[in-house]
Amino acid sequence: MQVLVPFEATRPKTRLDPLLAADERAAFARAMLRDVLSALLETGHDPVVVATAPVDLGDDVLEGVPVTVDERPLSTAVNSRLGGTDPVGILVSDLGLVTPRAIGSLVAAGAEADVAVAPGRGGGTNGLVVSHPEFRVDFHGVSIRDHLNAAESVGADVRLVDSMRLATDVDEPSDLVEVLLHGEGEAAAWLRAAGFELAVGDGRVGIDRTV
Ligand SMILES: Nc1nc2c(ncn2[C@@H]2O[C@H](COP(=O)(O)OP(=O)(O)OP(=O)(O)O)[C@@H](O)[C@H]2O)c(=O)[nH]1
Ligand SMILES: C[C@H](OP(=O)(O)O)C(=O)O
Repeated sequence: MQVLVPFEATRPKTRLDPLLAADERAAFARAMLRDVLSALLETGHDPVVVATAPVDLGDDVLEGVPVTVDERPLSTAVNSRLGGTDPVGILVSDLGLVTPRAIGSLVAAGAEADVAVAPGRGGGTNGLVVSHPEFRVDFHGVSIRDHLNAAESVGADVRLVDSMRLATDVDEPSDLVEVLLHGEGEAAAWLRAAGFELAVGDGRVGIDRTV
């Protein structure tokens, strides 16, 4: 199955600004993208990066992953690639905890319903598998609610995917704690190499930067 991976390549992860400089945000966003693409390849699916600008994925196993540049807004770019006869997956690129097993739960749900949806924390949508020809995405804001309404409006049945790893997209500095705790890929390694570590106290675990 083709899986679209949208990627904001121009000014990624601006909500991490207090913690990461612009070049660091770009490097970290790329590390998360590489984790998502590696996990998709490991599950045997066909990722296509839909980016706002050209992206250098590196010269390893990811070298062959197609990158198509589409400067239109996120939902417009994705929707222009829906409506065909085959199921299409969509997976956001900022899943710092992603694993092949987590992706498998989304794909399995997509085999059981017209639309499978992986909610993100805070009301977002982090993954979909769309088999209904009339369903269209509507990202940003409380998109999980918008997507459930959109499915109902076209008569598509829905399967929600309950996955910590798919629900954890990295938007805010506090999300980095989850990557350090549960991440298994390049994104977690990037944070550690950049000097980030857990700050363990009486309350919830925080994050510190040693360098
Ligand atoms: N192709 C495309 N992808 C986008 C666009 N905006 C966001 N994305 C991607 O969609 C997913 C979720 O978007 P955000 O969490 O808002 O990512 P972001 O824009 O880098 O983060 P912020 O700057 O903090 O809003 C990520 O995979 C982004 O890379 C866009 O306009 N076009
Ligand atoms: C993709 C988008 O991400 P957000 O802009 O909410 O972080 C969404 O979840 O609808």
